[in-house]
Amino acid sequence: MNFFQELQTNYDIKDDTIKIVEMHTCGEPTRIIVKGYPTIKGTTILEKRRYVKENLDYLRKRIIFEPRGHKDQYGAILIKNDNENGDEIADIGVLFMHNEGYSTMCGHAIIALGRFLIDSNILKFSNDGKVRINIECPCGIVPTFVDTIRLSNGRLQARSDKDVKFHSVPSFAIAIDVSIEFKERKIKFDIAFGGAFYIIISIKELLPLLPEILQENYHHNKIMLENFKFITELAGDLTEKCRNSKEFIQEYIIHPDNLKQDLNFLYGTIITDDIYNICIFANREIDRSPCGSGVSARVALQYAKGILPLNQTCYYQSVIGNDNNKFSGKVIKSLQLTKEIQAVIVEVGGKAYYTGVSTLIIENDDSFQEGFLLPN
Ligand SMILES: O=C(O)[C@H]1NCC[C@@H]1O
Repeated sequence: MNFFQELQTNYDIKDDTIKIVEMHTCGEPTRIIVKGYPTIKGTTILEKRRYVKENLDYLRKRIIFEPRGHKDQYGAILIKNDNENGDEIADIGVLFMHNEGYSTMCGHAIIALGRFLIDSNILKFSNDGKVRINIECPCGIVPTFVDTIRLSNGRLQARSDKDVKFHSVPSFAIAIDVSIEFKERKIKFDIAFGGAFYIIISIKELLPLLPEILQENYHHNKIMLENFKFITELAGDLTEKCRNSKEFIQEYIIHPDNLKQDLNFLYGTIITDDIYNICIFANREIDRSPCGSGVSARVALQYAKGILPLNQTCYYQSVIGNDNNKFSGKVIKSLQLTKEIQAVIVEVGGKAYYTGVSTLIIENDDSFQEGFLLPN
């Protein structure tokens, strides 16, 4: 019996247990919730996202916060989806959650879900080989491509040795070379959208803000991971400063689609050098993966700057920084989103692995039912 079959067997301890398949994508966790959510009301995915925010946030806290989770935990809630979005029909929908709330896009979770949705047999596919799954995310439909094989018992299995790939929603540069005062210095960065809004800043802009002793450890503006705590802290401070500026948000963090105003928030900051894409998002959560939506945003930005041509693949690493920790990214299509905005579709690829199956228990007399987070 494999663990998906085990999931069907009854090992409930209490009614409000939550069942989870645990995966990681380049080290970044995704808790895929397979049982424990009541019906999520709403017609559109953005309505459903609002519904969980307003009515079911206690569940996010149980799943993400300590003692059942941790500050850097991440979750995906699958939702049956029969809505049409433009011309395309979604096979399934997903809401993403983290230590601060609900994001609008998450590439690392999509890569994990690609495998999971094949292996779990939740969706039925008649073909094998490359299977396309249309996953509806709050930012739009994300076509996801999984290499599969058909087993002798007829079941479809995702190939763990092949990258899962997805096509981003239209991604674009918002502003290049924005200059602000930060910790008594002028710094410059770019802003881009890849399903969520990011500040994208080169490590060389942050170097002068590091203690002198740490500056000596940097060579050629490359990120040295021994000191990542300092740079991630700076990234968190920068996000916070910009989020707190009404003018900044009103000027830069506006999606052109009026129906997508729920997307208008600054999700995080990405620190870059040639290969690193270090993303600090939500409440100073540190992405262990190179960040799929961040790669979409960065690739769109590089294309807008004329650094990256159509169809050229780049590879990005995360804070963990080893060779098995890469996402690929390439522009596969350029499109005019509005009169002013030239956008691109970015193909992002990476691998995800299973790490476990969990049953979370919430006892009646546990005063930590909704968990806690230690302050930053
Ligand atoms: O891969 C991504 O897009 C995500 N990883 C954590 C933060 C982002 O949502």
